[in-house]
Amino acid sequence: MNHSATHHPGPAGYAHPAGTSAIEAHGLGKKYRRGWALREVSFRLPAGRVCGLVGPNGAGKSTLMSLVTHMIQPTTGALRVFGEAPGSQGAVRRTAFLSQEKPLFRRFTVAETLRLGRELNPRWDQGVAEGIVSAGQVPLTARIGTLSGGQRTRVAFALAFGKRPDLLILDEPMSDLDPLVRRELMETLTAEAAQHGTTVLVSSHMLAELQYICDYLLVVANGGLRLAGEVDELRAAHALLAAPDGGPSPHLAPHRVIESRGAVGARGAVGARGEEGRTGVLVRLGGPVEYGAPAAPPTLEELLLGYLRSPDVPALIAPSAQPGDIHDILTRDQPETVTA
Ligand SMILES: Nc1ncnc2c1ncn2[C@@H]1O[C@H](COP(=O)(O)OP(=O)(O)OP(=O)(O)O)[C@@H](O)[C@H]1O
Repeated sequence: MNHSATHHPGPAGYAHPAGTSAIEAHGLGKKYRRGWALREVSFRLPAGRVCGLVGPNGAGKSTLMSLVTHMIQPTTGALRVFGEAPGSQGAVRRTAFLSQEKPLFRRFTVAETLRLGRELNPRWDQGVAEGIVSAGQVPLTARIGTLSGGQRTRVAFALAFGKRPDLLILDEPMSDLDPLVRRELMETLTAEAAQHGTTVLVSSHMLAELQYICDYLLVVANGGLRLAGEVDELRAAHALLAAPDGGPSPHLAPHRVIESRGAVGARGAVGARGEEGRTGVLVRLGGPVEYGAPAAPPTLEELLLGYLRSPDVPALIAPSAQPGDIHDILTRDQPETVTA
């Protein structure tokens, strides 16, 4: 997976013009009767990135995706998809959404489902859609209602990819897939995204797998954005400071402690590297640090776990994820009403 800081070019070398935003949010908020599901969220997702959307249950991930796909309207703030309002013809035409429910007509056959996709989408790619279905040996003549949950997910994937969207939004797409199918569809996703410059926003609780597909990251907690930016720039802004068991605490100044515990990471302190049995402190760097024992950049999984366990740390929005001026966003909408 390419983790270039400036582009996300795939094997075909696709690169968007510098500065193109797939999504831009400014002061975005959504209030339901029970309260705010999302509050004061501002970020930009550069075009062509595969972005993981991570957060605890109820953090606001689905709400954000529903706002981008215009299934709900924001209470506050402004949101743009490729510079256009969500729900505008341009934004809808360029976006595909695979929701958790994956609604499909149960009485349609797989072939009929794909035909419907073709009829509804001018950019439809039958080869891609059929390839995804046939790779799972799902018969084209089978009715959707007779398929297993995982097979239905595969058909829903085929519909989403066949649409050839510029922005593909996937809400926890992997939960009912077996590990091999997950891997295969993830490879399809990254290859398609790289070849066509597709921007992908994928929510998932499967942290270890996200690091194989994502080069960009949005972390939400309690309705607020905690972390946004390139995976590489976010990792480089942190360090995992390890100390031998019972040994002296690592020197923390001038850094900000994100999480301090006996075990940082999935399998113990820096366990992902097989160095178990050490205490660890995840810090946001406030000054230079020399990597090499006892400091190392965290893996994506370690970074995510640290932020998920510490939802109240101040947000870090990396430079590449900072949105443009709110006035630029709004004046694009109402050029005639601007007087000065
Ligand atoms: N239609 C709704 N009406 C009222 N409250 C809602 C509605 N949809 C979501 N919420 C609330 O908004 C908050 C955010 O929910 P959301 O579904 O966006 O979270 P999520 O991050 O997608 O969670 P999960 O990981 O569990 O899917 C939650 O407190 C939820 O109860």
